[in-house]
Amino acid sequence: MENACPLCNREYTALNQHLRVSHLVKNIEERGKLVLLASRRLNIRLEACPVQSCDAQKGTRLDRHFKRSHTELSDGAKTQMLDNLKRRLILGTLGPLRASNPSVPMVSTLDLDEAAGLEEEKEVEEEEGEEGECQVTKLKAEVAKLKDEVAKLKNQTSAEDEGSTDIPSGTILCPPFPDHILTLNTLLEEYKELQEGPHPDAKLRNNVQSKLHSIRNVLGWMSKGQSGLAKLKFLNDQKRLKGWVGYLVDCGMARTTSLHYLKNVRQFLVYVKETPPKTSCLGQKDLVMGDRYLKSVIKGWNRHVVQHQMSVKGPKLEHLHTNSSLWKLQGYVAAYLASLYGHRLGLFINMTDLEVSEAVHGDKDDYLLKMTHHKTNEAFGTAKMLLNKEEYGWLLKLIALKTRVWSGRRLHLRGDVNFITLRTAVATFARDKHGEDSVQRKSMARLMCHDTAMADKHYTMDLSVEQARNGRLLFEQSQETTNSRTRPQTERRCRIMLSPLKRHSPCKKPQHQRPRRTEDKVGYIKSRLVSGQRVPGSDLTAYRSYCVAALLIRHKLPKEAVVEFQVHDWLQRTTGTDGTTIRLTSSKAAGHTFTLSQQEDELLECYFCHVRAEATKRLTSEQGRFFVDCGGNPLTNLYADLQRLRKKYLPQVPGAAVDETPSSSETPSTSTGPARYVFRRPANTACIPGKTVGQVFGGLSMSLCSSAPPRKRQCVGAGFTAHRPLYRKWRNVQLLERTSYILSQAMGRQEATQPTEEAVRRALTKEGWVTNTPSVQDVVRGWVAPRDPPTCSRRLIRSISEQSWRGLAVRDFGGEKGKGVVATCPMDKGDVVCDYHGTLISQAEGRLREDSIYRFFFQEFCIDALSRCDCHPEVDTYGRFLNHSRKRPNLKAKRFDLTFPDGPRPVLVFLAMHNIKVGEELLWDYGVTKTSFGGEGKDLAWLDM
Ligand SMILES: C[S@@+](CC[C@H](N)C(=O)[O-])C[C@H]1O[C@@H](n2cnc3c(N)ncnc32)[C@H](O)[C@@H]1O
Repeated sequence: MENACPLCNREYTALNQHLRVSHLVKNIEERGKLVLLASRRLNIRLEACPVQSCDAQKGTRLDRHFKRSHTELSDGAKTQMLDNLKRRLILGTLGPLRASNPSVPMVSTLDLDEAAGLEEEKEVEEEEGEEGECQVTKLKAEVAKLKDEVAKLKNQTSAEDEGSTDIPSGTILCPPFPDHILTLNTLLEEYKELQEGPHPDAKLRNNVQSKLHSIRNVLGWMSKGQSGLAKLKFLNDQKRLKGWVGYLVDCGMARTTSLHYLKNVRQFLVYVKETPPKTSCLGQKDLVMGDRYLKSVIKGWNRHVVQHQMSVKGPKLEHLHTNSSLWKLQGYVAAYLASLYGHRLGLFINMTDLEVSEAVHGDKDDYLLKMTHHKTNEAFGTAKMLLNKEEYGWLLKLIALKTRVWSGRRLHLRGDVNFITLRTAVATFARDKHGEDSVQRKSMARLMCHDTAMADKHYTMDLSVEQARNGRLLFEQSQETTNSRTRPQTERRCRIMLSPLKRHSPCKKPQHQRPRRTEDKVGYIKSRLVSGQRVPGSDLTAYRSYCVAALLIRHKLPKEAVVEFQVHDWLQRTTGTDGTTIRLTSSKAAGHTFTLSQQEDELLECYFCHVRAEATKRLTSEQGRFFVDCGGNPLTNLYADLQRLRKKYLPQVPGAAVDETPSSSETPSTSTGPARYVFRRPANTACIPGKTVGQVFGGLSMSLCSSAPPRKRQCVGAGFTAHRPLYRKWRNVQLLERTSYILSQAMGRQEATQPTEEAVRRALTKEGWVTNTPSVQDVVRGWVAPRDPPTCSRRLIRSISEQSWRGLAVRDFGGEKGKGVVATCPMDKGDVVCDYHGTLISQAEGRLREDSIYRFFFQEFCIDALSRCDCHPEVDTYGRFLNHSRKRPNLKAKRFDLTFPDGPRPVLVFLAMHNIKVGEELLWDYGVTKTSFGGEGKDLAWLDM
């Protein structure tokens, strides 16, 4: 053994340290000799030949002499003899050292032991007489070999004492754990404490010992021949780690045990990574590769282990039905049957074995079960269920197992699904499929006893097998097109419970290898949105991108048409038998018509009510466009949107890609959406979690107004991976900064008055910016009148002046009602919705304009909105389109006296009376009744509605 400790025979790279720490050899000279003894690096060239019969004298280059002269000896024997010679010589120097009585006492007694050994040998020699020298040498070699083996065995025993008991036979031992390294010992001790927790029982202690054993093994393996072990750098050696995994395989260790080893080691590596000791020089990234490697090996081996378990446990499981598995089986069978017929829980509780065994066997190999004991109808007759052969078989098997293991009647359904939900689900599916008042629906309600008023009739009817079969058919039809998962899942579970082997089906691909389709992902996002759960921003964007892609690719709309798609067009869609038809009306997209399937309609409706509504909640510049970005601005760059979608959802066929131009090759294969993509985790895009762009810029310490955009190197340094996105963000922020800076320069000290265009232009020229410069108009528009007098509301004034009301769209209801206004984003009670905009005239003047139905009288004033106002000649203001409701108004008008730049004037503002949902029509009470309207007695019915 190379570098094996001469005292304990274990191998150490830092032997000197080991001798000092473990064997307390404090005498430096002694330690030096022991290290020399281990390394055998002693010059023996000039020594006499150790072969007794040889007459070669000292000084004859022993090495050459040995090579040339002693051909009778094998190479092994020669090495052994030279080793022994070295050993004898070194031990010979220990005697004089001991005799000198050193101030630091000696610890080792090797020289004394050796002397005693020689005595014994002499005696043996004397006894044996004249046996040949070679024989003696051979025996010596044998003795040394045996000693080595004993040391090895000792090593093994001590390791076993410390650690696991499950080392498989035939295991090749790992190099010993370097227990002289204090850091490693402390680390393991800490890890042990953590694993054991505050109150470890004997079993846990045993388990932890087992874990530590595998960790010690791997540490021994990894640290072999390395120096500076306290720095833990040796843990970063991937090659060795792989070697260790290979070693586990080579030494014939069972896969399950090896897997156990790997998991323990991986857990430990994660622990070291997260809480490295002080002396550690490992970086955070250093262990990642090793961890990944182990993870992949574990994943690969898991499959084998499952197969192994299948082969071993599968046959056993067939007969091994525990109490809990029976509870579950009964639960699943009952849930399955309930999802078929929607019967009440009580029916399943009271169902008896006799009823099952007495089921009527139909001519189509089905079985009609008649249940007598249930809540409502004991007096009237039995409830029915028609089961096919397999389903009936489950019940029989359940009875057979039940009698063996367990007897009881209660069911075991866990989680959210209960009988009420199942029953409701069945009833709802039936209603959706067959229609509210259809004959089928009523017949099903009878069968499932959904309406107790019908129950009496139903039970007295005493259905035949044929009638029950027809009934069941209706149930199954009602569930065909639904996306309910309840029944198939319970059905699957019933099968799984009855055939344990299927539970570990090896052909099933692991989760990470199964492709996730975009449809699944989008469906998932949709379900979360509809149920009001939180959805991350990136998912909202992906959802929008998917909708855009649906129109671009599936409906082959040109880009401009999608960009110009208006909320108004969406609200005006018509629904027919072949789907929902949308006609685009905006100038660039006029003439485009497309028809959406029901699913697509739902997809876009969900986008409109949730994604768009959320985005437009904050900003007001949506311009009535249907597709807006997450900031509420009209979506213009569809290419970027598709790029984003492409990034997130790779094409399923390698090499294929989504192009912004629709092409026939990208036509989707299903009718549910656009081309199929596989979901992929987004790459590290240009954003730093938890940091705003401003914070990042702060990190780059730049003066935004005057500085150039950050260079790519700086972006990367700040944590961004891509250059362009940061560049764009940077420029947007800079533009805002510049706008407000120029505004402040142009206004000077007169904050109360709007700066003139001339002043803004001067300030801009002074700065001399070449690119990313705000326009004069933008700067002027950025000015907001200060709050003086205090009744002024800056925002309100701005909204009225610019008519920039958010979340509103005009919809044509047709007929007498004509146009109206609907909410396109949710509004809260008290929100300002819009103003009644028009020409402010006096009450008297208003009365003269009798031909106008757009007059709003309040106090001494009247606002006439018959024609477009002078201040907004190009805008159809919302207020004038608001319709009337006396019974269900959701807006109320309120007068405000505001000070506009051109002077004070009263305005009428509509406030939300309660929370308003997306798509709801906005109505206010005109304050007139059927008889009072206009005093003309027109008898208008809608006035009282
Ligand atoms: C201020 S305008 C409202 C906008 C109008 N719907 C349009 O298309 O221009 C008032 C007129 O709308 C119609 N209107 C308002 N509320 C209505 C309602 N609930 N049902 C039917 N028509 C209504 C009446 O013709 C009324 O004279």
